[in-house]
Amino acid sequence: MPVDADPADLAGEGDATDTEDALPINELFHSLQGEGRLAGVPSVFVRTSGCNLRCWFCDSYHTSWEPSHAWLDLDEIVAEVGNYGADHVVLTGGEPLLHDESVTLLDRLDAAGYHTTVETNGTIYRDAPIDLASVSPKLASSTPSADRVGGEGETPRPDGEPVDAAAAERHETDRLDLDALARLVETYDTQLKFVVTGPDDMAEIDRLVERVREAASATVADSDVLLMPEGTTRDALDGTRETVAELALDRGYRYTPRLHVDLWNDAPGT
Ligand SMILES: C[S@@+](CC[C@H](N)C(=O)[O-])C[C@H]1O[C@@H](n2cnc3c(N)ncnc32)[C@H](O)[C@@H]1O
Ligand SMILES: Nc1nc2[nH]cc(C(=O)O)c2c(=O)[nH]1
Ligand code: SF4
Ligand SMILES: [Mg+2]
Repeated sequence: MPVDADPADLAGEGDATDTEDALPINELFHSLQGEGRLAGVPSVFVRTSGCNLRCWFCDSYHTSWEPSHAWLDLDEIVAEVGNYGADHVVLTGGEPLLHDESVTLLDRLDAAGYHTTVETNGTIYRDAPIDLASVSPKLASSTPSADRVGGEGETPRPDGEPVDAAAAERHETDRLDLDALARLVETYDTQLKFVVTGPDDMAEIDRLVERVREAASATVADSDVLLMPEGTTRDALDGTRETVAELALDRGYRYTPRLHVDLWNDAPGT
């Protein structure tokens, strides 16, 4: 059973109030890695708040569209991670590489012997002890529009608010950074994990993989390119997973399930 630690509960344990040696944490929990080549591995998830992008489908909209968090000292985070007895830690967000302190946290986790995975949108490069860079570059189909607005319920927002045109424009401008992608691929053991909404995404994926291969001195094997069906619930995945699996088979890319959604649907802390 996944265990979750509510940041509201954790907040009372420390008095971190600024960004020095602290991170804005949205949630910290123990679960099975649900995505990518380590799917099924028991892991502690540390989810930072704040993101530079605004994907309409964001399954963690409380770190992007409607951010909430408690500031936790790195000491508190490392201690809480240790409580679960796992040897894999997944640093995610939001966008974890926005924060300088994520590097310090990764240094501390690495020194303590943990395997570290960083889930990142690939727009920011940082030098850190990262065992697996799980990079999920964002496609044109992630950009919010009048039809697809982010936040709870994804579309439309519960308050009926129209899409924030400035956020949509910023997302479209910032969603890809070839230099950052190339440096991540060159420096770290990397998987490129694309959220696929349907067959129309494939041309952009193929083109982007080629551009990364041209820009990076390291190889990107087809088996390091993962297609993940878009969907935050079992019902949604019922409508996408088979199509995406067939696209992977057809192209020779790898398919990744969303094991946590299959197991626990959209329950918090999983
Ligand atoms: C919430 S993001 C946090 C890390 C980073 N911001 C990123 O996008 O890679 C974690 C992972 O969930 C994926 N994701 C987010 N919403 C999704 C959805 N509706 N369906 C499938 N994958 C989704 C992201 O692409 C990423 O691989
Ligand atoms: N079980 C589980 N696996 C995951 N892999 C990546 C996740 C993420 O949100 O970054 C995630 C998540 O939220 N839960
Ligand atoms: S980049 Fe990641 S955290 Fe940010 S909005 Fe997109 S899926 Fe959500
Ligand atoms: Mg998730």
